[in-house]
Amino acid sequence: MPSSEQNEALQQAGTFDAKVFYPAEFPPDVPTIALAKFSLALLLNNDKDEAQRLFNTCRTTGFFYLDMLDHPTGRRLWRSACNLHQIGRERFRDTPIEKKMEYKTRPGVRVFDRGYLMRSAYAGQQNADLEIVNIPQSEFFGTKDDAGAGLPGWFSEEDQSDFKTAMECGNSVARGILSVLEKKLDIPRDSLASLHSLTDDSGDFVRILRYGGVPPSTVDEPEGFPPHRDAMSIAILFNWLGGLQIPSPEAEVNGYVVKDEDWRWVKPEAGYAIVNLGDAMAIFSNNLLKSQIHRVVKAPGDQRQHDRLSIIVATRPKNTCLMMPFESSIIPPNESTEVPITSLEWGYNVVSKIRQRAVARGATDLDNIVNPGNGGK
Ligand SMILES: O=C(O)CCC(=O)C(=O)O
Ligand SMILES: [Fe+2]
Repeated sequence: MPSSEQNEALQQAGTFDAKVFYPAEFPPDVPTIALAKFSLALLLNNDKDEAQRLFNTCRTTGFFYLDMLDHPTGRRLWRSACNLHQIGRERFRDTPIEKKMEYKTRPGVRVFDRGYLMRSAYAGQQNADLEIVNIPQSEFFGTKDDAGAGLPGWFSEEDQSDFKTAMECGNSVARGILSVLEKKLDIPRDSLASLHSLTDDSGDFVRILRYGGVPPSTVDEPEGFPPHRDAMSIAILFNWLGGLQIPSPEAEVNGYVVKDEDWRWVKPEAGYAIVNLGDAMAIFSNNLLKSQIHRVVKAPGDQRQHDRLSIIVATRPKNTCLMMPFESSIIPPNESTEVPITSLEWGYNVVSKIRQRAVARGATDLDNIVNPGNGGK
């Protein structure tokens, strides 16, 4: 049974069947991480204490809950996320795989900001264990010089307004967070936020993910999403079922390796987004701000058998931005002698590395298929 908070939060978003979003309870007996909660209204109203708490969290955990229901922009974003959850569920289910596969990634130049990707749990299987669709910012905003080849036809005209609203409101929330961080980093007003304008060409995107539910008895299943850090500035994530994990504060993290017992579940909170900083923020702040590693595994307990939908609104620096630390009284001096690259080149490098790691794991074609033919390991 969905809880009263879950029912109320969903009612703010529209008329939905709460059991579809919350088909089973998050189990009380798995180790979770107590992420700090922030008020969007207080952050956007320049509340000093909220700003200080946010800065502390961004320096240590790099992940936090953000209340969507206490500000009109947050409410619009929550509503579009709930709509996209429903749209994603239906369009993934109703569209033949061949049709979905026609929506390709852009060859080599972006970090998965466009296209459909799928993975089957076992070699030769046709049904998707994980499917992802990325819709780029350039379809709706930007100069359009940069536009892709249009949205896939399996989305309707009406669906487009939810993608657009999510991008618009997500960008405004992300820029609000960046403005708070600018002050705390002692860098000029608007220096960070202006690199993330909605209308400049960038690798921003909205992503819908579906992780297939599995019968409780199934043990030999691939992980949802291997450990990674986000190649973004800010990720605004919406989850209704568990599965996302980050390391405990005491955990030892070596590259992408974290001991199994050190992962902690991030419990979804109705009406809240889960926000995290990506690698771009670590670069701009010379590692003062934390781009936290995270992974996704099958949902816990009774939630495991249900499909898990996630929505991400990703904000990235504009394509021409130079990826280097700002100078300030707070940011450690930049000792690198390398010539800084642009956000576009940085994205290209990130994609190449992801490809190399995926190929090392046995994937053969990342344009559409994440990890075929090796049981997903
Ligand atoms: O599905 C999730 O909860 C997170 C997915 C994620 O981390 C990503 O797409 O970068
Ligand atoms: Fe991520």
